[in-house]
Amino acid sequence: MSLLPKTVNPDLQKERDNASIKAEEFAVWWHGGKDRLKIKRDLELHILDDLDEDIYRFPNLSHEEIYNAAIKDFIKLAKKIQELKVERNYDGTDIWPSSVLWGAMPAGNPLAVHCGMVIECIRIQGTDEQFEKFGKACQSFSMTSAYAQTELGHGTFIRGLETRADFDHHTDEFVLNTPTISSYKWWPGGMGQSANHCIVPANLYIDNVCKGLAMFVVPIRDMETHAPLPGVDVGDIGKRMGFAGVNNGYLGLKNVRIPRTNMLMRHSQVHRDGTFVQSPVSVLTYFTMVYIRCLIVRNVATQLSMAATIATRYSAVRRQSPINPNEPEVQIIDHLTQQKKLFPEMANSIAYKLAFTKLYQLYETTSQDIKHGEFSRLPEMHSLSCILKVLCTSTTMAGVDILRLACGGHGYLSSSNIGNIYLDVGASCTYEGENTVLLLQVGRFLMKSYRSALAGKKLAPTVAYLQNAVKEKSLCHWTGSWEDLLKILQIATAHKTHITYENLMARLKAGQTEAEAANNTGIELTQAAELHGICFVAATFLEEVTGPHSKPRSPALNKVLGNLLELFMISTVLKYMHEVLRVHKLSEAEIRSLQTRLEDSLKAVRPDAVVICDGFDHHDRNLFSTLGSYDGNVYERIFEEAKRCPLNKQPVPEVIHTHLKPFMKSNL
Ligand SMILES: CCCCCCCCCCCCCCCCCC(=O)SCCNC(=O)CCNC(=O)[C@H](O)C(C)(C)COP(=O)(O)OP(=O)(O)OC[C@H]1O[C@@H](n2cnc3c(N)ncnc32)[C@H](O)[C@@H]1OP(=O)(O)O
Ligand SMILES: Cc1cc2nc3c(=O)[nH]c(=O)nc-3n(C[C@H](O)[C@H](O)[C@H](O)COP(=O)(O)OP(=O)(O)OC[C@H]3O[C@@H](n4cnc5c(N)ncnc54)[C@H](O)[C@@H]3O)c2cc1C
Repeated sequence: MSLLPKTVNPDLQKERDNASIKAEEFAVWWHGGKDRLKIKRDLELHILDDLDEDIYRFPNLSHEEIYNAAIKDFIKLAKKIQELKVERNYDGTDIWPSSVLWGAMPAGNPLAVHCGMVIECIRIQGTDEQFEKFGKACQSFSMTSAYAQTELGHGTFIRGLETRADFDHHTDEFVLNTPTISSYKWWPGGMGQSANHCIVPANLYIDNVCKGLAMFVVPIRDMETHAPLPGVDVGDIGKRMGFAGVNNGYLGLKNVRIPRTNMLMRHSQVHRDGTFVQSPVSVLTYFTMVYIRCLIVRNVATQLSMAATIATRYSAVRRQSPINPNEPEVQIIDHLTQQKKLFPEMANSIAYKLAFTKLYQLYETTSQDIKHGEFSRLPEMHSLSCILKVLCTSTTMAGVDILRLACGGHGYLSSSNIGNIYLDVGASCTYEGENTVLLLQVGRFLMKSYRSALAGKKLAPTVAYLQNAVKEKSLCHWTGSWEDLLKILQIATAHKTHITYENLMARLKAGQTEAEAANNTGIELTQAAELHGICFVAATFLEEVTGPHSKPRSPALNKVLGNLLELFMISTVLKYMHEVLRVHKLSEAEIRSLQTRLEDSLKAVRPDAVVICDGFDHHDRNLFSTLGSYDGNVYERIFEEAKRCPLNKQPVPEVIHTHLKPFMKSNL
């Protein structure tokens, strides 16, 4: 019998009753309007409400059982999406990689890469005819696929990939081979057992001359029997830290033949006579990665808001330690240090979501440009998607762990679901470009931009601030306004960029090659890149709160968003104070006033913390957390989960009779 009360925990209810805004108002803003919120909720209702709760208890299953369950869950979900005929998420992005579906696939989706990446890859890299043939087959699931780029020996250094595709003039085919153990494809999601095709990036050879990387649609399993095709060695790579149901796989290819027309040929082509037509811009092959990096930003912003919701609701329900010795124990959310764990992460998730919206607009514009043969925005797009992917994943990983710690011992329970979120976010620091490597790409872009700034050339919009900062070495007058806080971060970034540039130049002057000098300047390049990302996020948040968007919002909501912005700005400037002090000598009194503002901003957010999290509008089944449910009945849920633990099914497990008792007896 369920122990769960039908009522909401009174402490949580009190928080909702006493807040300065209604959660609904925040939810409408967060989701971009009433209509969009309705689309999201209707979807969730259709997808999540009738699910069997046992699917959330996958940690109790074996690797194989989890995979079997994940496939079955995926099919249920796919059928629902097909019935609904929805293609787009509420925010206009593709439906499949969206968080609305996460609750239906708690162990991960063995066809996530198929749905979220391959279809877009075929759209970006393939011709319209190829999309008609392969893309549509993927959309209808008559073909299942994986994106098989990474190899056992190379993930980061794509130019080092060893898989080769040789053009055979006689048969009009490509012959694919992974000639060494290190060239085996390794890691692709869904490739183990789920996919019957792969997108294989490989080096294209014509008459034994390498033409660079191209992408090939390679059938790997029989369409009828699903058995591996001749020359194909495929399987699951074994248990990962997380991603339990995602079926990451390995793939070896030995003389596997595919028709010439299976090379994705939107940007570069091989004709029947073997003529090779080069892509107008070689890095277009990397554009699918740009798309996924953008989506990762949105995903981790959502995951951070989920962890913040769990920890904040729990902190409102849990009472421990009085503040004044003779008074009752307080809700732990009233301890100031607890607020310092919770609220900055809440503000970060908002900042990252806003940054995503801007990033995605740039992505859409750049995609349109590419269609019209215009590529000038690519370097900025690449750099921005890299830095936001890195900044948001790495700080979210750290933030989710802070939120886990904020839940004390119970945060460590698998049923809190924070561990699962942490492992998912942790993977995103590595996949789609390892974070340090992407920081170095951004550092390289900053060096180029700085050189242009010195030469007085026009810079791309997102680095335009470097131009002023080249001249303006410090703030003339410090008022401590939000605008000042942003300005000081920008000047600090420009300074960091400047000294990194100088150190790079000095190394070149001393005779180091460009590559050696870049390697030896790597630490500063990554630091400058991180600061650049912070500036973009801070500028976007500031614009949302103070710009024209604030006009239609109620004063109460604007106040709440202002409190969150204040917290974000102050926390950020304090975090990077060592860089700020290099460009502006803040006095002791000015630094003290920032500390006071930090404390005040925590107190200002406090009354609305629960409703802000309610406004993130996470369905209980998406959170699936004993600590974070809407009703706040935490202890009852923890208790019920413990009772469900498979070990508790029998009073004395078999192993006690077979091993422990005899051992104990032998020691009598
Ligand atoms: C169920 C889970 C749910 C989670 C949800 C996640 C989201 C939803 C999506 C669906 C589910 C997905 C699940 C996870 C999927 C993971 C899939 C993977 O990891 S797939 C595997 C992912 N693997 C990786 O991400 C590998 C990472 N490695 C790389 O990207 C590259 O090798 C490199 C960039 C590091 C270097 O490349 P290299 O060729 O050595 O280049 P150089 O350095 O010599 O620079 C030359 C010039 O090129 C320029 N440029 C470079 N890139 C771009 C670009 N994209 N554009 C434009 N330009 C670019 C660069 O700026 C430079 O310009 P310039 O200065 O000369 O003007
Ligand atoms: C959960 C998960 C899912 C994945 N899914 C897919 C998929 O669907 N398809 C696919 O193709 N791949 C997939 N991958 C692979 C993933 O894209 C790669 O692991 C990732 O790109 C990192 O490459 P790597 O493993 O070669 O790391 P490495 O590059 O070997 O990184 C190891 C260390 O070396 C450092 N390093 C490497 N190069 C440099 C450099 N130039 N400068 C400074 N430091 C450097 C890194 O910073 C890091 O600290 C997945 C990985 C994971 C974990």
